[in-house]
Amino acid sequence: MAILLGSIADDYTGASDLANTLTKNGLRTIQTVGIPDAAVALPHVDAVVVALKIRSVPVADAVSAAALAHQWLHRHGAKHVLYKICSTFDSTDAGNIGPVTEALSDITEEGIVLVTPAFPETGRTVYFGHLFVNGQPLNESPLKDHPLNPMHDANLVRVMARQSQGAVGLVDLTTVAGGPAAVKARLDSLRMQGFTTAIADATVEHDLETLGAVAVEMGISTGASGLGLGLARALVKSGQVPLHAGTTDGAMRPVGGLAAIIAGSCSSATLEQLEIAERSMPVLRLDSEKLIAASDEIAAALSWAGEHISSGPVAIAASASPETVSMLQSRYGREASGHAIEAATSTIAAELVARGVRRLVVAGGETSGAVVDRLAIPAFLIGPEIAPGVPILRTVGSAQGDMLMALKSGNFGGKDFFATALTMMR
Ligand SMILES: Nc1ncnc2c1ncn2[C@@H]1O[C@H](COP(=O)(O)OP(=O)(O)OP(=O)(O)O)[C@@H](O)[C@H]1O
Ligand SMILES: O=C(O)[C@@H](O)C(=O)CO
Repeated sequence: MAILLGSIADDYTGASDLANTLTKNGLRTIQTVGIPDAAVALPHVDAVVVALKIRSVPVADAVSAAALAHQWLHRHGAKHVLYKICSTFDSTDAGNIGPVTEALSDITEEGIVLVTPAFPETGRTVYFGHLFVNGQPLNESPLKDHPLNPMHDANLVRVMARQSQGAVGLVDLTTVAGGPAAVKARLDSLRMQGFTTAIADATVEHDLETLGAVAVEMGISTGASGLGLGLARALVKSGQVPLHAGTTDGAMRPVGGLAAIIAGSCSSATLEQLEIAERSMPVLRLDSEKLIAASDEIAAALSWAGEHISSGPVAIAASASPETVSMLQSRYGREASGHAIEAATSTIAAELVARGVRRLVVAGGETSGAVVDRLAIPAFLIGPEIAPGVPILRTVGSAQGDMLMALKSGNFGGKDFFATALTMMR
């Protein structure tokens, strides 16, 4: 299998977001969970998105996992590799966006790497290096309360500099408006001055087409789905790959079985979506303190699901308000409480699948990672889009047989996301 474009995604929902964008923009794409096992038969594709779980792990682990994924992608023909990060730049001052970008740059001897999380379709824009989320500066948006990576600085040049060894420059919007030649000249000038990464402004898709046209000529780039759009369109425009319309063949064949939602995201979008879901389906709110204390909360949730699921989809949520989350974190620690809840939600998901669930929606990046790992799913075909950034996925090579899934990034999807997703998965 020779591919043109590779991506290393720092979480699983982000990977499906990017795979959706690449598919929509003409590339046949598959999402693998980690480096694919040679035994798993993958279809012929133009792009492979390797989903890793390296957003909130120690820097050294993130760097070595990304380097191995890069090696695999390069060996399979990828001329360009996009390191897919979150469109809200989720990370801490200790990493991992800076260190992974620098490590990949060293491997490809890039000199300078273009970085932008802009994704205008979901309201993420970058202006003078500052990230806005639906018009609010990042540090005033709901991301300031993120359970794992609270974001307190909208100036990405500063954020990236705190995570990087090298100097971080800016490609501002006026330069981007000047087209690919102006961006290339700016990158050359920054490189000569010793900068090793550059945050690029982008507020509309045309800016990302410009950035994609420049990035595709380089070995690596760092960004969110917006940059993926730019790269895909550049590849199609250059004639390197014919435009493939639509989703992967066979991705939507019915799978039958029961349907469920598991939510571990505490984003304001997910909290609102759960409230709306409560009007049309049974929703169980887990007691997070009991989950952490390892009492019988999991067994109680499964028994509740058993009572309702044969009549229609059910939702089970650990999601809680920022106040509840911070209370729990101050008592048990940020990472410990997050991991304990991920372990519990993924156990519940696996038990539901063992009881016949074949259509499963998961809300939250870390939560999705825990669930997909628990189910040991090797790869996904990309189906139609439910909402910007969230496609329907069809499992490939999973022991449970084929399932339809959706992995929703915390902040994505409209108010009625859950009902829409389940209707499309029928
Ligand atoms: N009630 C709770 N109290 C404390 N932490 C919780 C609670 N419920 C869920 N969590 C944890 O909060 C974290 C939510 O992160 P997750 O990545 O799943 O969602 P998200 O951040 O909204 O999504 P994304 O990363 O896609 O934006 C997980 O580690 C989850 O286990
Ligand atoms: O880029 C985004 O916002 C998402 O794909 C994501 O990575 C959230 O986890």
